[in-house]
Amino acid sequence: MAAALRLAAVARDSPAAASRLGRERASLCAAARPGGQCCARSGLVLRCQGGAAAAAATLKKGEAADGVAAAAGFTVVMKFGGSSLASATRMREVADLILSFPEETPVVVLSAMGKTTNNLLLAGEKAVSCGAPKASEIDELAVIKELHLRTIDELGLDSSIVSGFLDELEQLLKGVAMMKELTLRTRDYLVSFGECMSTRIFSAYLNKLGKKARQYDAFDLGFITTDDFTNADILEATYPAVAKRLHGDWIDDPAIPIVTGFLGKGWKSCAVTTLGRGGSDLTATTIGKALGLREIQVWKDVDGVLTCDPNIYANAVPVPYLTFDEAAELAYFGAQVLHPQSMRPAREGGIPVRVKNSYNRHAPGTVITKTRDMRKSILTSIVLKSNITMLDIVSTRMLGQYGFLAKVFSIFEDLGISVDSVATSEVSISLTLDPSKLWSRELIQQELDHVVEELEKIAVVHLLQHRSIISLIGNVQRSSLILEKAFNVLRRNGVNVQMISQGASKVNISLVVNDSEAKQCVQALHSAFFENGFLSEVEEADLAPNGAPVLVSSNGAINGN
Ligand SMILES: Nc1ncnc2c1ncn2[C@@H]1O[C@H](COP(=O)(O)OP(=O)(O)O)[C@@H](O)[C@H]1O
Ligand SMILES: N[C@@H](CC(=O)OP(=O)(O)O)C(=O)O
Repeated sequence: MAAALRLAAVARDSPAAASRLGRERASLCAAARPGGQCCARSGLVLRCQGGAAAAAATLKKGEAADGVAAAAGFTVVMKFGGSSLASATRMREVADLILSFPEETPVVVLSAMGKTTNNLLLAGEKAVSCGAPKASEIDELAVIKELHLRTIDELGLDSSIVSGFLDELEQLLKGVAMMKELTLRTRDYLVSFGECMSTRIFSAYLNKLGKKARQYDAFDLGFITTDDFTNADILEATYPAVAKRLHGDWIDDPAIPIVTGFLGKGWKSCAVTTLGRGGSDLTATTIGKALGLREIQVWKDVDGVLTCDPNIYANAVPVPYLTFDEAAELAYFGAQVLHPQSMRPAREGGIPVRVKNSYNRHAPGTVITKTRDMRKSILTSIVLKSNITMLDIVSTRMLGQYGFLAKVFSIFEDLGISVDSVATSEVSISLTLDPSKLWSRELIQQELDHVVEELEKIAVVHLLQHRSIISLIGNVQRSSLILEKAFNVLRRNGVNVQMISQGASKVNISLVVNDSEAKQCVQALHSAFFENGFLSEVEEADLAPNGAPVLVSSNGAINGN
């Protein structure tokens, strides 16, 4: 245990040192984990036996990961989200889909069934104020029970697979009701029931079909995270720990791993953590990197990443190819389809991510890789993030230019508030604030008032709420063309842009407009860029007279070929 915690501590501060220490500890840890079981679920805290972090690692990063995948025969990760697992029928279809790839040996990552995570959160919120005697009667608890028991029944499985969880869930809600509080730590424990149940049901079903499967809770498998409940970060020690465990179990007794998405274990608290909403995508890419797999597949309810959110505009169409940078930017700026951090492990491991539709398995989907041919690329996707707050901060010139910028950003750092987009001049800064502070909680009025109060010590501040960021994800080497077209569209629609920011990422131009105009802007921009032959017209115009493509070099210079 001491070894575990020491390694976890080092892992946070210095992943490289942790990896070194992990190798030194390998034999010790192996001895400390009888039966290879590193942790057991025990109420809110997971007991550490030898420590998942410590266990980390006999294996050298990268090279070992490849060896592990090859030895164990794993080829792909297949992640299925809640929308793919909404009912017994859907579970059958997902099982059928997995079995339709007999040439693959997948690691399967699952989210909670359908809307279970939302229902668990709502049940928790209600429990805070309903009083202990009423906790058993919370509607969402009934919905969760009914869904899971019906699914078990329809799949012909034994209700004991989930009955213990459902009883414990009810007890937990009673506990919340008695305490009249729902801490972030308890919230994470509460929502973990969703993934814990879906994976157990699915694993039992595959076994019933004669396909040997083994269920894993990510917090027992080696997912070590920071203790930032509701929005934890995965620590480096996770990779070798996960690889070692999956590899070892496969060698002992081959079975398809069915892993809970979204969950981890806090390195200090040893409690269940979650990776932020939609975090199962990150679980999948982490496993992909840990095992050095050929491909990471994330199966959704749409035909891939689309040119815009289909809920905003039904004419959205799939984007066939994206780079990791484009996908990360798209996710960060609000496209719900991918978790904002999920591209990092895939990029680091150089593993392609394929976004596919579990309802339409033959659609090609979107392939996300490190690089792609950008010669013809102009605009890839339009993303909308609504309800953001914008601040206009004009220096009172009490500080010099450098001092001013530094002071402004140190205020945000001290208050733990993340900034999305920034535009600066010598004495003024316009910036937008992430309303959900990276998914975890709403930025409340009190916090905003506090920011303004601090900033007013050095500047005149205007707080502008109910704004939206429209992000144009594309080839910023063609920014003049994109902006010319975009501003034409916006002018025709009578929309004034209140801030514009072209990030160093080279894939994103952000425009801030009023919330009330935002959806209409996205629709108009989508029509202009994607539906009127504009992109193909530009492509044709870009062809040199002899028909050879014009090459755009990395510094943006255009060379005829
Ligand atoms: N640009 C986009 N491309 C595809 N889907 C998007 C986009 N923006 C938002 N979405 C939404 O994301 C949903 C898929 O993501 P998500 O619900 O997290 O899937 P899952 O639960 O299966 O992992 C789609 O149903 C769609 O409504
Ligand atoms: N169940 C979690 C984690 C997740 O990734 O879900 P999904 O894959 O359905 O977006 C959530 O709803 O946030």
